Amino acid sequence: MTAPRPNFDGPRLILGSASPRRLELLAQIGIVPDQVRHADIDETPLKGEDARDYVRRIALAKAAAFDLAAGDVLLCADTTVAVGRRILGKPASRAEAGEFMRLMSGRRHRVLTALVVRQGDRTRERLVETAVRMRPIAAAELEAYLDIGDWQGKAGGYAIQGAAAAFIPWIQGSFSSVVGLPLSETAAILAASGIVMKGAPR
Ligand SMILES: Cc1cn([C@H]2C[C@H](O)[C@@H](COP(=O)(O)OP(=O)(O)OP(=O)(O)O)O2)c(=O)[nH]c1=O
Repeated sequence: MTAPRPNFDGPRLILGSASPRRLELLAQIGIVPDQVRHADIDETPLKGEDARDYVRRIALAKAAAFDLAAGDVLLCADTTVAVGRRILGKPASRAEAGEFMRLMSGRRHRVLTALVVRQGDRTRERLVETAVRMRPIAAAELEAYLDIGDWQGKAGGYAIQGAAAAFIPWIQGSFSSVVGLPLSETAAILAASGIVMKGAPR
């Protein structure tokens, strides 16, 4: 039985993500997945891999890791940070998070989110790029920030939706994409798969 859906119509939706942010962001636009599943995949970048190719490859790998029932729609995403040509994934330690933050301090970086929606044999993709500027961060405030622990599980080792917002005077692009799911593009790609918010044009 499908649970009542106050805000949207369409086939069963499976969110293939362990990220609590992605679930909350979907809820923000009134979409509650029928199921939340999680795939563990190797997120190591290939040698010399371009950040856009990387984030797409990882989102596609997440989407390929699930068996789907006929008609079901699967939504997966991957978010990564790129500073110049360097890809910053989720830091493995506080020390690595500090290294990432020092790299981003006083300069611009890009946050890339790849969206993949799978339905039967059909796969739809979007790539959303947002530019983020961090002001210079002093050594003592960086230590205080790392103490909060927000770096854990976050690409680049920071969360714009948390205290790191104090370091970010400017972004160009999609705020929700930086948090893990670009909502406008997500609504559009889901609509193309038949999951439509009530009242939205078809
Ligand atoms: C840059 C940034 C990233 N993030 C988060 C979004 C993603 O959850 C995470 C990047 O890791 P991802 O590998 O994209 O996602 P995940 O491991 O959390 O979940 P799953 O693979 O199961 O879908 O970083 C923030 O919450 N705030 C930010 O400002």
